[in-house]
Amino acid sequence: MKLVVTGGAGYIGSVVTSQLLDEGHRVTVVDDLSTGHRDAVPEGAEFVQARIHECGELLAQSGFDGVLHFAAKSLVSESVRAPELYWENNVSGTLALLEAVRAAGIPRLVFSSTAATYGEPQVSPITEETPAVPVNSYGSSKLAVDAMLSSYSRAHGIAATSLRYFNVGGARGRFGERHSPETHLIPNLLRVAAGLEESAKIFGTDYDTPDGTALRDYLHVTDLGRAHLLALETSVPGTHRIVNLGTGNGYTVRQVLDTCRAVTGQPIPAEEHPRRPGDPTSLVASNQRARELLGWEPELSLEQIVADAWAFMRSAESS
Ligand SMILES: NC(=O)c1ccc[n+]([C@@H]2O[C@H](COP(=O)([O-])OP(=O)(O)OC[C@H]3O[C@@H](n4cnc5c(N)ncnc54)[C@H](O)[C@@H]3O)[C@@H](O)[C@H]2O)c1
Ligand SMILES: O=c1ccn([C@@H]2O[C@H](COP(=O)(O)OP(=O)(O)O[C@H]3O[C@H](CO)[C@H](O)[C@H](O)[C@H]3O)[C@@H](O)[C@H]2O)c(=O)[nH]1
Repeated sequence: MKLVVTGGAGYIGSVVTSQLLDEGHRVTVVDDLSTGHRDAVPEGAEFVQARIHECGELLAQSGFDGVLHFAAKSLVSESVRAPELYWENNVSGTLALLEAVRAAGIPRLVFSSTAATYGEPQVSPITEETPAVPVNSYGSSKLAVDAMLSSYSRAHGIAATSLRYFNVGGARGRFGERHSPETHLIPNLLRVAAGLEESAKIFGTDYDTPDGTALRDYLHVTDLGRAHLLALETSVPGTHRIVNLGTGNGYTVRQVLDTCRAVTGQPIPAEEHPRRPGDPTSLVASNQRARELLGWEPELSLEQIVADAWAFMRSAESS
């Protein structure tokens, strides 16, 4: 297929672009490099530096078969401080993109939604029927796009899939996570293992979990990428599907810390801090719908996620 990948200079978009190219697809990356890196765009992909707000002409010209839409702002705390950035970038930007998709007659689209749409759910595991009640503007902006996709698919026949990712980690060779600032747990723990920081921070030790720290469902980025390929292949015109992507297994922050210590062989000193505002106690996915609709199942363990993220960090440091 001939595909557009928005956000393909970012973490997940660059990994999935590399997988798409390996599968023989042709890829055009659209990215404004606001948080991405030009050198993260895989060789073999065409690169267009542009905002998603302004790619109507590009989409109209080239006879694309589908769009994978990763481009977004995704820092929860920033979205609380400056919600206007999230409505302008994630919502207005996606509306402009969808208009371009519709005008160009592009038949399918896969969107990066998030577990943050569920807010602080009282149930575990979380299914797609669990009420979506976001507790920050990042989650609200993603839920707004999910609603947009439902109405666009119904009215204009687009085959749309919202993939609700839980916690994504790991790397694929030279494609991995390079955020600044980095807020995610695994890369932050590995920065301490690599000697880039003195000690790690554990945010919250009084949660109602077996060891008091927050519970999350960690998914390898290449398992996530495979789900995107399957979502493209199985998509249905005029239908919008919402699908959780997680392993169904929850790990506490302390369990992740222990795994990072074991994989790296480093002590990784850690300090206990108060809870980070807005962090739910537990986010664990039911992936039954992904199995049924996409024929997908996760294959890689937390150990493999950490090992691949560690190998990526070591090679990025030495280059
Ligand atoms: N990393 C996770 O654990 C996680 C979890 C759930 C959902 N997601 C979603 O997955 C997607 C990718 O996340 P990531 O961690 O790779 O983020 P990232 O910041 O590494 O990548 C996002 C990319 O989009 C680009 N971008 C942002 N706004 C743009 C715009 N208006 N026009 C063009 N390009 C723009 C950035 O430059 C960047 O390259 C995001 O939509 C995010 O909300 C990520
Ligand atoms: O240095 C750190 C970083 C994180 N944490 C804790 O580790 C857990 C996981 O935190 P992450 O930042 O790695 O992931 P989140 O669950 O906060 O974020 C995930 O869900 C968010 C919405 O809830 C967004 O979708 C985001 O992109 C996605 O990675 C949280 O309890 C957090 O407080 C620490 O203890 N120390």
